[in-house]
Amino acid sequence: MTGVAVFGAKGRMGSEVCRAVEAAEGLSLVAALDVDDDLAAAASAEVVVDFTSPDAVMRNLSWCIEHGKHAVVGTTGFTEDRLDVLRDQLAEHPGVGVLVAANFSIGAVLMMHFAAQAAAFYESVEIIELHHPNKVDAPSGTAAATARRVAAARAAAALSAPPDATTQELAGARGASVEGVRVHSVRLRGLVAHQEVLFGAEGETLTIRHDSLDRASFMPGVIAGVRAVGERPGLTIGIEQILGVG
Ligand SMILES: NC(=O)C1=CN([C@@H]2O[C@H](COP(=O)(O)OP(=O)(O)OC[C@H]3O[C@@H](n4cnc5c(N)ncnc54)[C@H](OP(=O)(O)O)[C@@H]3O)[C@@H](O)[C@H]2O)C=CC1
Ligand SMILES: O=C(O)C1=N[C@H](C(=O)O)C[C@H](O)C1
Repeated sequence: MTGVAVFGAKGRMGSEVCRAVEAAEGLSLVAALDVDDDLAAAASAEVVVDFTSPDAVMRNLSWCIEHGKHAVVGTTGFTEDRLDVLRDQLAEHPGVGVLVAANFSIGAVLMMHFAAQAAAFYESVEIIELHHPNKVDAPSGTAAATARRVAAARAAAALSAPPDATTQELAGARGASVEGVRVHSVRLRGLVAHQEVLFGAEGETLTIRHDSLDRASFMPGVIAGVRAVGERPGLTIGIEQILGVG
């Protein structure tokens, strides 16, 4: 049995993860912790799953790494600087694995993969991400990750900036620029997690869309991550390799 602790256990994702861990063969939920709980209650866990908040996650991960716990992290808000901090901490604890993934749903992983493949072929690209209105971060981690991958593919194909004649703009009307890719964030009651990547060339467009209609969509990826993280010391970004995508 692999002992699993969940941080953020009372949240929308954490509560679903607790149920998924309890239902998974070979996994045992040994701690379900939320804000203000003592992390020491996770002492018997082999793997910690963190779905908390961008403000809390780095402190939680420091505790995990120092205490030799592998971690599966869905919390968003990761920058390159934050990932470098994790790499440095992990270098001092070589047996520990941390998996950080902006999105654990198979469809979102495929959407990002297909977008990276398409990126070299289109002059124009923009991303629209749409989420429930309780989400605290914008743009979403998935949109930021997609934009970075699209930007890398465009750079490799020597594409210049997408055409855009805008010279007069109400602040925010053209969205945020993530490495030169425009990202627009919609927050709407009734939504869960959705994203469109729009590509355009002369006379045609291509839209790649993914919808998470229920948080159950993230659970197979989280459980696969829990099972795999102990065999992957150091930092793993995304679940592509674990799922065999790409
Ligand atoms: N990678 C993926 O596939 C997905 C990632 N996410 C990300 O997961 C994160 C959580 O999302 P969601 O579940 O919707 O958010 P919620 O706000 O519903 O849940 C977060 C929970 O964590 C608690 N919390 C805050 N700080 C701590 C702490 N230091 N220790 C333990 N618990 C803490 C919160 O308590 P309180 O409310 O009292 O502050 C809350 O109960 C977000 O960053 C989101 O973007 C979401 C969906 C999928
Ligand atoms: O907060 C959410 O709900 C989600 N957050 C992640 C993100 O920011 O990309 C993943 C998914 O979009 C749901």
